[in-house]
Amino acid sequence: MIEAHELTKRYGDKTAVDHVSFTIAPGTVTGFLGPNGAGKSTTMRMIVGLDRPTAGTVTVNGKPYAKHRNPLSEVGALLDAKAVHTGRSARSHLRTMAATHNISTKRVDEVIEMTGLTGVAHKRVGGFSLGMGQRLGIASAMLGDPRTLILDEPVNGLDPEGVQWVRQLVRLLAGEGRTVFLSSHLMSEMSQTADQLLVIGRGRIIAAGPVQEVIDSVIGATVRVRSPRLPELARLLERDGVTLTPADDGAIDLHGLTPAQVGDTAAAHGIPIHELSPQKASLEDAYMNLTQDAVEYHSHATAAAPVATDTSAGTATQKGQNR
Ligand SMILES: Nc1ncnc2c1ncn2[C@@H]1O[C@H](COP(=O)(O)OP(=O)(O)OP(=O)(O)O)[C@@H](O)[C@H]1O
Repeated sequence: MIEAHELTKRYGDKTAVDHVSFTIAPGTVTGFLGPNGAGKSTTMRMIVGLDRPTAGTVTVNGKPYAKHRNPLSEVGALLDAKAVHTGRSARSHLRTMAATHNISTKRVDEVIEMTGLTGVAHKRVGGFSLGMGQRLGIASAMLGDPRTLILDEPVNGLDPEGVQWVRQLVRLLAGEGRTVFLSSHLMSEMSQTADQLLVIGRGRIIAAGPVQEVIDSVIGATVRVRSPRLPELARLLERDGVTLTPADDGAIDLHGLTPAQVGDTAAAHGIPIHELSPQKASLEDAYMNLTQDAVEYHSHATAAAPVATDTSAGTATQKGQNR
């Protein structure tokens, strides 16, 4: 369990993390999302005592990280996979870590095996690919068999097999009742891996909760409707907060209404319905909507964000409620 209360970090004039409060529960995978520079790494670094909060507190399993007698068995962290002595072999690096924390060499072999590093454990870390470095970082995080894992961009540089392995590993660890807190910029990956989300923008929490609830709260309910009397039905459903988008083959997508609301209105007016299907928005759609005001570093790419612009009216209201 990780509990932050009014956690704040300032670097000079820059407020990297701004009065952030949250609880990351055991037995779940919680995804930490946010644009570049939003404050994810700083938050994670404060959790493991690498950065000192300017104000506020954060505890892991009830105590500040530094107060734990065996911190590696409480919290395992992958924060900077490159922060390893590059002249050493992977095994030597892990053995040194184990020796200074009273961890057996048997455990070193276990984590090497678990992370698929057996074939390269004798090689110099300096020659490792990004993906191998990530695996070593995860092995280091797992060394103390910790109850809580904090992984900053764990799938960065991994091949598809590696990405899938991380997903299965973190699901397994959460299934054992551990707390898993991980950041990623890969939305599709996050939506498959995380149960809960914490979204940060410009140092503040802008959404938190179960993945589907966060998506629904941002995008709102959307229903696809097909009917031979569609214009008449659309007129009956017109109201504040409801927007309409043309869909395939003459159907329309209604944003801001549930299937029951549409079906009941149609039935009350004897309007035949040929399709009435709830539409699921993706996490990427929700994320782009949520963070559009919180992105500090805009690119000037011509490709449009994959967000239906017609949903923006409904989204703005919902987003306000999340703040
Ligand atoms: N040591 C530091 N000194 C000064 N400013 C810092 C320092 N560390 C972070 N910052 C600033 O704090 C803000 C938050 O940075 P942080 O690295 O936590 O963001 P992030 O969400 O992890 O970003 P990314 O997704 O790009 O890794 C940024 O504006 C960053 O420039």
